[in-house]
Amino acid sequence: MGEIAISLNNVSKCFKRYPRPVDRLKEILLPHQSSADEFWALRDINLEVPKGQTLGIVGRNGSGKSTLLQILAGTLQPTTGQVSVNGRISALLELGSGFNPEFTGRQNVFFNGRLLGLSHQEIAAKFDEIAGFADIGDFIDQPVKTYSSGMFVRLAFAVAVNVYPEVLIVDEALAVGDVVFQHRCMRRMRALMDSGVTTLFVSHDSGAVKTLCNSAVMLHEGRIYTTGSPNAVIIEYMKLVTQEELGLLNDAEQPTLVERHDAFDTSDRLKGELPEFTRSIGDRKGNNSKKPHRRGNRKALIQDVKILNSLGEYSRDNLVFNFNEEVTLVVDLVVYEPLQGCIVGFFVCDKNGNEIIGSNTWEENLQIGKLSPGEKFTVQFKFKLPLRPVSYSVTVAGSEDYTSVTFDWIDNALVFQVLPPDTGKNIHALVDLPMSVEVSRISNVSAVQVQA
Ligand SMILES: Nc1ncnc2c1ncn2[C@@H]1O[C@H](COP(=O)(O)OP(=O)(O)OP(=O)(O)O)[C@@H](O)[C@H]1O
Repeated sequence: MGEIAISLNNVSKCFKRYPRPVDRLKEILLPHQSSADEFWALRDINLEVPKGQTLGIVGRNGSGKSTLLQILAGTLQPTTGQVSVNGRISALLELGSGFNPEFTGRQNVFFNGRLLGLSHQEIAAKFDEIAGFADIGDFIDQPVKTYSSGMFVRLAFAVAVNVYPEVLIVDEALAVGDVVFQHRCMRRMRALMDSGVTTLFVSHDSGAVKTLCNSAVMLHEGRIYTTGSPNAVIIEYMKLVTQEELGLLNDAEQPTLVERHDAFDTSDRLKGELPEFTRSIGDRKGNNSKKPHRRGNRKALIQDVKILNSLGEYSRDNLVFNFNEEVTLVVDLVVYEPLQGCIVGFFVCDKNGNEIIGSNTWEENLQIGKLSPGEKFTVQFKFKLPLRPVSYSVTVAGSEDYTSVTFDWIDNALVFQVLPPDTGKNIHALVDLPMSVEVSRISNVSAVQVQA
């Protein structure tokens, strides 16, 4: 492992919670009669982020993400443990934190830049770039208290990413602002990451975590729940979210759900972990060793998933397709509880978990309708694979409708490989769509020379 930029050693943070605001005052006057409760927002966090890496932090509301970032940014002190950050930190935490509402945008840029350790000349040299990035027009010379929340975040982000940070800490800020600005932020963050800035990125947007981060950590109730590749961590996160929604995490506290299920189904289907999805997902070279992950409320289950080639053949041990081959994804399902409706869908994902192709029966205007226990049905999706020649995984899922919990969701149900095009064309992007190209030569060399 290379040089470590951020290291946390047994970091814990305890907040005091007072029943009433006046109790906080009472404690100051009568320190021995405190009525505060202790609340541990973080417990024993051990983490090392190598220089130049981007770490994504995910977790449910209240899991301790912001507390962790504030400790790293130095705006909160840990109760116990050691924090070490190697390099100049630029933190984009709460909206406009670090801004003085009475100052203009311009004054705040200088104020913030100085706080971040830049000289007046360095900020002046960067000012036009910052103002251009924020793109808030004449508002740059208005007090920031008159700004909309979108303007606030534009300026805050512009400062944070343009002050040569060595460590960048970003909390959800990209969620604010218009689409154009979000794209600009993403591009800038990528450029910073490419230039070797160590980044910590908190987000509820699993796509952004998968796209931007080298690794991820999931916090749960103040502790590290899991760490690993962004995709693996997001899968665990989604699994936990679903389990919590179903109340399966703590059956003892959810007797009605368990009793209700046991009342009409005694099979193993509803007990403990979902059954392993046993479809082979390995190719002969053993490249496809990704384990399937499964979650859902089990009202219906996916029984089998296959991909047929353009000839309608299925080879479970050799899922290799030609570039742009038309394939058929076949999903077999069985219903266990009455369903008022049913949507079945899929994603084809790259190795980072980015969704490249995907659709579902609803979006394709196919109404499955009501289903009864015991019914079995098959959904087939036919589509082409104009994809870069690498390996892909398939996620399949079904739910009663868009708002309900999925009844079954299987990540990595299958893994397949796409071959390079026969034509020898290099595929430079993720997808290669049909296109036509035209070149119009406006003038020839001699005409240009004559004009010159
Ligand atoms: N100053 C404080 N005093 C008391 N409790 C606090 C304080 N700050 C945070 N907490 C509590 O610590 C826990 C973790 O909060 P934190 O804001 O770090 O969570 P989070 O994961 O960032 O949540 P979210 O996704 O909602 O932003 C929460 O239960 C929160 O109520």
